[in-house]
Order: sequence, then structure tokens, then C-alpha cells
Amino acid sequence: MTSLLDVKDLEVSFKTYGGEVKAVRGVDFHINQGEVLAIVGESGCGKSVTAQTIMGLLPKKVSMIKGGNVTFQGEEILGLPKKKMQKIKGSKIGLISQDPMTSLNPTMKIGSQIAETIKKHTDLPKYQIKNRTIELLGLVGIPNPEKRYSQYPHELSGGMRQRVLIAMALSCEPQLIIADEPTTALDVTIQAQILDLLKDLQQRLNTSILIITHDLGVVAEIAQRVSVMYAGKVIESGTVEEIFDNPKHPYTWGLLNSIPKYTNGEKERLVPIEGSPPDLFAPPAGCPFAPRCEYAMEICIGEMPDAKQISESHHAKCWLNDPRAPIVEGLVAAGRNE
Ligand SMILES: Nc1ncnc2c1ncn2[C@@H]1O[C@H](COP(=O)(O)OP(=O)(O)OP(=O)(O)O)[C@@H](O)[C@H]1O
Repeated sequence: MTSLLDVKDLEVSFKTYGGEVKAVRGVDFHINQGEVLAIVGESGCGKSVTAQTIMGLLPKKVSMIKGGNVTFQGEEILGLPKKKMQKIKGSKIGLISQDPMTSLNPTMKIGSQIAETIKKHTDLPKYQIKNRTIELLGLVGIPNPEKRYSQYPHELSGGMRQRVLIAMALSCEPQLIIADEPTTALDVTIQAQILDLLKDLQQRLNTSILIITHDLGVVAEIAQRVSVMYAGKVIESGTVEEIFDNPKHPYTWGLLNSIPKYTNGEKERLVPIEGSPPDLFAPPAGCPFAPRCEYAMEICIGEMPDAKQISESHHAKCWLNDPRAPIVEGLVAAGRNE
């Protein structure tokens, strides 16, 4: 079966005064129709740059796509001319960004903003565009959509504005939605409502979602599969169950340990991952996590391991999974602090 979106060996760098920042260093993942994939990792690991590359949104002057392929419905879309990419964006791939306030035009009524997107991508007559817009506002749970149609972004709460962005992303019934930290700017209750909405829409419309987040709580809530990124690489990928119940990379253990846990209503102290990610001007030859990894062996410093297949859907790039590595009983349990 061909995947809806297939990213292979993607490499992206930025030219800066300090030299070349190797932001994405050989990223692979795929998304099937109707599936939700989460890309998770700490700030600066290359999640957003990966999404921007797929959408053709990289700042042209300073970025360099150094290699790889991005196919959507079997067609290469990497480096597609702007016009062709614009046709795909909005009609086949919708984008929901982090900050609804900067993504919406403050001087334009929200109804007109959604209607404009529909107009760009369909031949619907004017009155039908308005009807469709009101229908979409209702679909994303905005009460009183006829009234909201004529309001400006500042008249809506943060959660409602995020719903408008989701309506915009859905306006042309895309097969894929890319959501870059869609709930980061929202408070916890609204965050849960937006995730529920995305989940519900995804199930009803069979849309695929690529969700980018640093929050494993969000992953557990919405995704079926997860790719964990570190220093521009996917270091582990698997189903949500595999990643949460049987993680095979110490970085993933660290991320899992840093999820706030609640016991008897009390929030337990988080266990942060000590140290910081490597300098992407000169990433290390070996595993980029090795300097922070309490299980690092000599080989980890010198050589990056290939992906080790744990199951058909589960892969991890860590020397501890090599048959020659010492068997460390209970490593997973230790890593997860249980
Ligand atoms: N325009 C740019 N010029 C130079 N470096 C950049 C540029 N955009 C991103 N980078 C660098 O690329 C790396 C990856 O950034 P990216 O925004 O993808 O991280 P991220 O994982 O999405 O983090 P966050 O969650 O903070 O957005 C970082 O080191 C960042 O500083």
C-alpha cells in the first residue's frame, strides 16, 4: 500500500553567520490515510523545520534542502514550484499553526477569511461559499456560527480562534492536516477540547493528521503512531502502545519520565533530562544523545547506530538494542522510573 505522505532521508540546513545549522539530518516517516502520526521531541530538534519543508514554507534565502524525498499520494512534492505547491496546500494538505492570532488577519472578519480559502480552491458560487463557511464554523463547535461569521479575530477567545484555524484547514476537505503545536498557546481545559475536536473530525472525515508536539500527553490523547526526534533525527518510532509501554531508546525514557504524573490528585515532581542537545553547527559523529545518556558505551560516541527493528512497526536507533550490547535487566523500567 502506498502511504499518503512519505518522507525519506530528508536533510535540511540553514545558512547563518555562524556557519551551517544542520537542522534536519536524514528524517524518515510515513503517514497512511486516516492515520494520526505525532512527531515529538524537545525544542530545537527539527520538528517545525520538517513540517515547513513538507509545506514548502522554508525561508528560501537561508535554507538548503540537502537531500531526501517527500511524496504525497505518490507524487514528489519536495521543491515543487510555488504555484503547484499552493494548489496542494489548502486543497489537499491543510495547516494548523501554533499561534492563531498571528495566523489570522486581524483586520478581516473570520467568515471572510475562511470564505477566501474556499474561493481559492473551489468553483462554488458565492452564496454556497457563505453557507459552507457557516457549516464549517458549526462543525468545529463554534456556537452561533451565523453571528461569528461577521466577527473579527479579537472578538473571539484563544480557543475559538484555534477552532477558526481548524475550520480554515478543513475548508477544502484535505486528506492531510499538519498541526504544528496546535494547543501550545491554550490553557489546559481548552487544549483538551481542541484535541477532542481534532480526534472527532479525524474519525468522522477520515483525514490523516501529522501533529507536532513536545508534549507526550498530547501524543497519548490523539496519535496512533509516534516518531521521536532528537537533534534532527528520528531516533525511535512505533505505535503509541510500543513507545509508551516498551520504549527502546534512553531519550524516549527521559521524555516519558518528564510527563507530569498524578498520584492521589498530587502532581509528582518531574524528572528532567539532564544536559542539553548538541550543537547543530557541528553535530557529533556518533549518537547525538550519547553525551546525555547514562547508559552510553564507547561505540555510542563514535558511531550512529542504524535503526534496529523491534517489531514490524517499532524501530529504535540505539546501540543498547544491538545483540552485542550488554543485557541490562529492567532498563526500561529503570528508565521509566517505575
Ligand atoms: N530560519 C532559521 N535560520 C537558522 N536556523 C534555524 C532557522 N529555523 C530553524 N532553525 C534552527 O533549526 C533547528 C530546528 O528548529 P525547529 O524550529 O524545527 O525546532 P522544533 O523542534 O520545532 O522546536 P520548537 O518546538 O521550539 O519549535 C534549531 O536549531 C533552530 O535554531
